[in-house]
Amino acid sequence: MASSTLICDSEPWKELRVHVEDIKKTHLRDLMNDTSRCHSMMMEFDGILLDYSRQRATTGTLNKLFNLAEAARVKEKINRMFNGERINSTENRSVLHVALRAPRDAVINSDGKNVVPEVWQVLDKIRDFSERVRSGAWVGATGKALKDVVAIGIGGSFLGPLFVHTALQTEAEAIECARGRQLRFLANVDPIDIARNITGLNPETTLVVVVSKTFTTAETMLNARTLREWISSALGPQAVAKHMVAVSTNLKLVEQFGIDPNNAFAFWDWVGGRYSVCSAVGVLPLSLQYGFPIVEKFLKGASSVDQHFYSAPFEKNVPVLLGLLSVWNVSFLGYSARAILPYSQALEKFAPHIQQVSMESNGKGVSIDGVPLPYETGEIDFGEPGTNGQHSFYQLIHQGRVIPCDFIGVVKSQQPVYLKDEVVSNHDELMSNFFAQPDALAYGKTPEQLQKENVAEHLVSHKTFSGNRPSLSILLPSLNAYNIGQLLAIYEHRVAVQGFVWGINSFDQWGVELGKSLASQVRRQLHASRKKGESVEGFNFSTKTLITTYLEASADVPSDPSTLLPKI
Ligand SMILES: O=P(O)(O)OC[C@H]1O[C@](O)(CO)[C@@H](O)[C@@H]1O
Repeated sequence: MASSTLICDSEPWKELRVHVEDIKKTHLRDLMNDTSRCHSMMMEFDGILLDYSRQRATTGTLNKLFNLAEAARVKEKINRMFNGERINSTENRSVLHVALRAPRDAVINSDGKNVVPEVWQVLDKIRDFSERVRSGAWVGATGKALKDVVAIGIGGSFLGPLFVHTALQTEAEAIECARGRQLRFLANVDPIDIARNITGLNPETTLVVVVSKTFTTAETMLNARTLREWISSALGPQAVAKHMVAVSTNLKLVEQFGIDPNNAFAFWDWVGGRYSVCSAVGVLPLSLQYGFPIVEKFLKGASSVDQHFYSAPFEKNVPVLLGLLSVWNVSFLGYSARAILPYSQALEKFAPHIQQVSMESNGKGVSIDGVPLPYETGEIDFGEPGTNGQHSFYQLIHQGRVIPCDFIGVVKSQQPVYLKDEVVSNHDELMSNFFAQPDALAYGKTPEQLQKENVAEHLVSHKTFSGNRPSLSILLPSLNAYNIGQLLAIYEHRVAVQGFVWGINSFDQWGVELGKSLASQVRRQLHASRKKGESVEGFNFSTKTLITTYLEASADVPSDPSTLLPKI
């Protein structure tokens, strides 16, 4: 075990703890009255406007947070990441998702070797393959063009690509490029997800992309075997070569599965699963659906933020500011959750993606050196698009617990609607809420205001809003592939900054392993009980009772069934 120096022992951390008492004496209502403070808490980068004036922070707080970043050696850690050092020390890997979207002529080294040429080799292969599929030059086993794609993958091999696909689906240029094509995602091992995904699809015109970094993930591999069966039972086993391709770092297992290695798209162990959307994991399915040029714009948006993150001073660095403010909210103000609230239905899958990026990265209990932490890391991320969320969980955010909110708005709607006799356009209606909610949270409503409005005395406390609830606003110029890439990279780097300050390894995920291995024990038991009638052994009373009840109640499942695929 290496050094046990923790950031909470540093002077800047202690100063921030003391500073909390100063902030407690202020109310956002008053802080918002200070125009020069608000002015200094807004910045613009590459068309994106960031307003963090509704954070419970002053310029003094920011300075103290910059001192904290210095004590945590955040700049040095960013440099080590971009330099390809093995900062994911528990897996002995570098963390180079920035190389996935670097321009062709960039130089980014891992172990002394520039990785950018191999990144572009795979991108070129994707461009070529996706163009052949889209043009009908690559056809299925019966000679028909492959117009539908099912991408099988879970976690990082699913959530990011789904977010980008959902965001592009209603964008004008993307719609044109995707005409006549469908992209679906099969993630859950629940056979219902299989049924939903193959419904209405014809194996003859479907291409299956198996996406798995390890090519061992239980859910993905069972789903892959199931769709292999779906294809071969309809078209014969030889059809698999034409209808299944793979994305993985483990090309040996891809071949063993029966997919032609020529139809495998590689990535590298220096790409973490949840940071892999810019690798073939996302680029292949998205290029099949929208064409490579659109996906290239997405990569360029992410790359623009990468360069900003690497080079901008911390005072003007969007991911750094966001990361430090999140640390302030979690570690000093004690707010353990964060709501991600995009005012765009196209971003409906953004919160679920960031949930994995953030919670799998920063939900840790020990420092990068293995020292148990006396403070909590990570936060509980959740969210829904506005205005839907307003009619669901905002009650709690306004009058219950304090949950810092990220409001994400878009200037130009992907799908504008105007009605002649309406007061505002439909997008203006949406955006009215985007602008109003942060002020409702910040200012609240006092009993005095309610009394002036002649609110009945017995309702005053119910209708009072304490306010002083922090949020930040991000305004994007539009929501095209480029902006989507920017947004992704901002959040990825923000999470890294938080982890760098907390002194943890944000790039491993040992916490997912225990459940997986216990599931293997249960799987063995289910097999033994169903096939050989063995009784349930080796579990505690509760689990044994649950499994036994399940087995008894489903005893009609044949012990040696013939293949059964969903009929829907
Ligand atoms: O791409 P793979 O190897 O199938 O892994 C899928 C996901 O499983 C995890 O390892 C754990 O949930 C994620 O980190 C990863 O994104």
